[in-house]
Amino acid sequence: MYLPNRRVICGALFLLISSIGIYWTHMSHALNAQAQHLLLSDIVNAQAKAFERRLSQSLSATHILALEVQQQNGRIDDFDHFSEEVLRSIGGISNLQLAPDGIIQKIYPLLGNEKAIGHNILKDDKRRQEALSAIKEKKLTLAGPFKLIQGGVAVIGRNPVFFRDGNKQVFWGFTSALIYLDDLLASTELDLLQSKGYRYQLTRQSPDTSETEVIAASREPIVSPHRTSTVNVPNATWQITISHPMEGSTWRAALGYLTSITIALFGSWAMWFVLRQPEKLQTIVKQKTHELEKFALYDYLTGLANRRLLNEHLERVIQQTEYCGNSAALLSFDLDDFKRINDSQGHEVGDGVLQQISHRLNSVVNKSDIVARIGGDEFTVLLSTSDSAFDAGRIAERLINVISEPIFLNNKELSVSASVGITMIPSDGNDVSTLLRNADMAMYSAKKSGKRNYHFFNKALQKKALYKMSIEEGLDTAISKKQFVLHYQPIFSFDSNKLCCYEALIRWNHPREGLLYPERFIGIAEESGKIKDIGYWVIQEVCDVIKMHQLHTGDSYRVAVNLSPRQFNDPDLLENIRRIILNVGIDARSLEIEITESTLMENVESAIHTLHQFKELGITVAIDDFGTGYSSLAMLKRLPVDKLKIDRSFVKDLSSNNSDQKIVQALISMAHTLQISVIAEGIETQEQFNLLQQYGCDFGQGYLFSKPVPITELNEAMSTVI
Ligand SMILES: Nc1nc2c(ncn2[C@@H]2O[C@@H]3COP(=O)(O)O[C@H]4[C@@H](O)[C@H](n5cnc6c(=O)[nH]c(N)nc65)O[C@@H]4COP(=O)(O)O[C@H]3[C@H]2O)c(=O)[nH]1
Repeated sequence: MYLPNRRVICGALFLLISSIGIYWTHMSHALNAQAQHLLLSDIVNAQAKAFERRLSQSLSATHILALEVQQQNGRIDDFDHFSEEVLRSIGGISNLQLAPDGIIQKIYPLLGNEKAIGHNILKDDKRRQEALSAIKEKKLTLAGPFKLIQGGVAVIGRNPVFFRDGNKQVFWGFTSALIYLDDLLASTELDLLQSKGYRYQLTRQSPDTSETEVIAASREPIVSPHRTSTVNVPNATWQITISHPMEGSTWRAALGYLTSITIALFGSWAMWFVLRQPEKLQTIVKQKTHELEKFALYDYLTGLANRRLLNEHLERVIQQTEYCGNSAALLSFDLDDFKRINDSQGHEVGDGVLQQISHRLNSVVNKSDIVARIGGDEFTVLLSTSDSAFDAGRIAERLINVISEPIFLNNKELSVSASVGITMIPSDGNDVSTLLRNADMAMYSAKKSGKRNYHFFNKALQKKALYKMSIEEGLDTAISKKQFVLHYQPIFSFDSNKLCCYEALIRWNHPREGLLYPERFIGIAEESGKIKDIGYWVIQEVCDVIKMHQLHTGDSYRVAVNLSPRQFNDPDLLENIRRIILNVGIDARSLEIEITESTLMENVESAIHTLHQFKELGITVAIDDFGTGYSSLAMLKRLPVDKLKIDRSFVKDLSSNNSDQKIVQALISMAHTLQISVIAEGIETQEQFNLLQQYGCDFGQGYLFSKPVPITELNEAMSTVI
């Protein structure tokens, strides 16, 4: 759906609101003005009518006078009395005059008007024009306003009187009524209106100049809006104009326009704000998506690519090599001593090491190459173009070198190393999982041949790996299919000159391979974690055998079992063994466990703790393969063990090798000092036996006494023992 741009919407809203506001302001202003005009029209018409009424009433006196003059043939004998009567019945007239031939001869009341007697109107420049016009038109004419000789401003209504002389009309003179302007104006409400703020102006067109003359006006001048009305006066046109300033109307209109624009601005701003919310949300969503993508594709600790991103690039590089015919390389490695650093220095230091190493790795490769962290201390480098295995090897060397450089953290100098496995693309494989597996295989091969090494993947490794895979698969069902068996090898006591106990050694009746010895599958079981189940199966089996032996013979022999490193580190180990012993119902002292020296050295403190618990349970503890794990005498002192087994390698050449003799002698005396018994394993010859007896060795184990045999052959084996 098309959504107009935010600016367009807000702009349109602004225009709409401001237009409505401006239109409304304009309309209310116009309506106000219209109402004002109507009011002014009403007022001005009313005033004009009042003025006209008053004037016409007053001027009717001239007609009465004229009639009287005509009836009395040009004479009014009792002018004063007659005029007094007229003035009383018709108000608003100042005086009445008779002016035969245009010369004023009679005035009532005379008092105060004496100066006007004898005045010839037809010879007065200011009045002649109107007077002549009245005679000419034979109509009552309103003259003035004039400043009167006797004082004041007045208008005069002059009614020309004619007598019939045959067919002719003969002008007799004028009957006039003088009306003071003030009296006329008093008949209107103009003064009252002025007091209410109205302004007015009474004008007429001058008969002489045709110009507009102002007859009367308010103190303040006329302004807009104003309305004018015509006042019909005899033989002339007067006009009244009235105005009333519309105070504040301009300001009100301006305020209205301003308010409209302000509201429009506010409204469009509010709309802008509202419309921005989804945009803001979108931005946040984009940002978070970007962060999530980063999380999904990059390692949070080192900022290197993670497994997912590596896989994506690897797929692209595979396609590219297929398309362009070039080659690439995948290098895999982990840090040889990282676990030791993590355990001894803490995880923060471990993290610091990973960060520094990551930084260094980036400096070795090109920008187009990918360095990825795909596990705790596992790294992979994808060289997107590598012309030859030689080039890849050179990069591997440089990687090994930068990793081996000392690391300074927390005022400590640390060092790690790496062995690198390399697989070439596409010659070694053209899919992601194969290539990753190849590189891993090559890495393990490199590790085996010593630290700081690199190996290329080859077909032999692949064969080995395939074999490993098939063994691993077989291990899954070996227990349930009862394919494991235990062989027992007797242990000879030099003290009692008798066999005293046995070591249980596992074998696998493999359906295709036949009887497999531990060295073929124990390592693989250890790597895959399946060793734990196998280990508990062995303990259960041994405990059952001890129990059966007890039941049959009444004797209780001790049997030793091997514990793998992974099983030894199982947090449930003690609990599981205790449960098996209790369930089977044997004496814990009948069970002996053998742990290799190197397993104990992995985490000495935890090992000491576990061994103490074994001792508390009553289980005998022996250190296996002693002499190969570099444990010091001081360390041995701290380990709560009962026995140590001198590794077969020291026994093998004992008769001929002087230094082995010295080592074995030293080991035996050292162990005895610590009240630890010694077993020598791999005794095959009488010479070895004699020497060990001579050195004071406590126990012996080897083909000289018996090979490991199935339980069914045990009695026979024992009977052949010397
Ligand atoms: N050449 C020679 N060899 C002798 C002689 N006397 C004994 N041996 C062999 O030496 C090995 C002694 O066991 P180990 O050192 O614990 O070494 C064991 C032990 O580490 C491991 N292993 C065996 N059974 C188990 C098991 O049930 N669990 C675990 N975790 N490891 C086991 O496999 C290793 C190898 O076991 P095996 O092949 O049975 O090999 C056995 C035994 O057959 C001798 O006079 N000459």
